[in-house]
Amino acid sequence: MRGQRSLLMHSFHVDDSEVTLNVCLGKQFSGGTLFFRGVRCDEHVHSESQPEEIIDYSHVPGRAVLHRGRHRHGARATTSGQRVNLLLWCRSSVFRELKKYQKDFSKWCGECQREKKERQRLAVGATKLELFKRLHKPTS
Ligand SMILES: O=C(O)CCC(=O)C(=O)O
Ligand SMILES: [Fe+2]
Repeated sequence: MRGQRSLLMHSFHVDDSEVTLNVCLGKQFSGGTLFFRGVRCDEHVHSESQPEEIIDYSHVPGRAVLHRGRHRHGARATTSGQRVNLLLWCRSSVFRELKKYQKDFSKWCGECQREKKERQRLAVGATKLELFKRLHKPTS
């Protein structure tokens, strides 16, 4: 049971928080690396990570990491010693109420941003092609 719980604790997830503070209290340990794989909205929570979103961080006793709750993350298994962390999941009821009316997540979701850029790239390509065709249209 303990094994199952710790497996769940460390698996890849987003937090039910706006921001999370993860403080490494120690003690002596190896392993337990935190890994981050991009910020995602509900719709894109299972989408692939882009290379620039791949961040691994070896936590240091006495230091804290502050990250968005929607930043997908996990912690690798502790391979030796004892790893003790203090987690604060900070929620904002005002933000959650406003989020219900928000349709555009593209500003903070990495996948929404990627899709938006791709749409823009295709639109620019189509416009260039159209201009090219017009310029090179045989005159009759
Ligand atoms: O073990 C850790 O440092 C991360 C734990 C975590 O992300 C969580 O409990 O939400
Ligand atoms: Fe977490």
